[in-house]
Amino acid sequence: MIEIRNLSRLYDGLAVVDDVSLTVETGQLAVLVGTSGSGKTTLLRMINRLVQPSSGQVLIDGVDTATLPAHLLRRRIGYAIQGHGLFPHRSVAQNIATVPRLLGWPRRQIDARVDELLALFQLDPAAFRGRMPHQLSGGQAQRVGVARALAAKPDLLLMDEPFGALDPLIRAKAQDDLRQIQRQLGTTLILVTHDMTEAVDLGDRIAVMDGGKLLQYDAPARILTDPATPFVRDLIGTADRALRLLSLARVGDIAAPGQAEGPAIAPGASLRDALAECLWSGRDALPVEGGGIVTLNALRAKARPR
Ligand SMILES: Nc1ncnc2c1ncn2[C@@H]1O[C@H](COP(=O)(O)OP(=O)(O)OP(=O)(O)O)[C@@H](O)[C@H]1O
Repeated sequence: MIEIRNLSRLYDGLAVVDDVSLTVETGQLAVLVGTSGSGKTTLLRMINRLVQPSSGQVLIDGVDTATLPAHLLRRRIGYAIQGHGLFPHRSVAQNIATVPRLLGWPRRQIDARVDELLALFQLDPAAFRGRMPHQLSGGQAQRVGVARALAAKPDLLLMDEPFGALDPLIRAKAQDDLRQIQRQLGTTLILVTHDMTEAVDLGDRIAVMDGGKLLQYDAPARILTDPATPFVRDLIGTADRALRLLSLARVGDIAAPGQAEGPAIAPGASLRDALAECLWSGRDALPVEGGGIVTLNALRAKARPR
């Protein structure tokens, strides 16, 4: 569990992070969103002490991080940034192996971990192990950057716009992969993004920042249906909020008994996908694979705040 308590950072007397407190439970994914310059990156970097807090505390599982040497703290915390930040003169394998090597893992264990992560991110180990960063596409480099952050199996992973440079298809895939890996490993993850869709799709909790202050910290559905301030409401975008709300729930959650015509939809599909399919095929109800139906009326009811 990460507890951020009254954390502030001043530059030239001005607070760029201003008395922020929030808790991220173990295994949760928290997303920091906000306008440019609102203090997201500074907040993130105070967690691994790349930036020294001016005041306040960060506790990891109850331990005040100020009591730990910064370099040891950073070995325990994975960190991935936009543009990947790979060491240009080290191979892909050497980049991924950075922290395990610092931690003194045996050679064989490091090699196995490198190959395991490359395979996980769908980069053929035989082809990519020995490549240099300049021999990678932007998307491949970004995946290697995330693999490097995960290499030493950190309990906590910090990510600053990790998917910023990816094209939409690879981005969606990388988000899916990240969510799956994070659930599988039980990693606690704090991610900065500009993309509200990414925040709603990935976050267990969303923290909205403006001018260094934390305006709201809540589950995505609460942020969408009950924004704390007009700024939060505007940031989420009123035009898309019904669809974003639908993207949070699965067809299987609202499937009801009944019969419907046409191709069936998977129970794991989002309600947003179901709505799109209803509109596209002109149907008022869709059969659900494995039984039951989902109706346009049920979708409509789910697209509104309660
Ligand atoms: N080392 C520094 N010295 C002085 N000011 C700084 C320093 N680092 C950050 N700032 C200022 O702090 C504010 C917050 O910056 P930060 O990078 O945390 O914002 P952000 O929300 O991550 O922005 P973006 O979305 O554009 O990346 C900005 O106004 C920035 O200019």
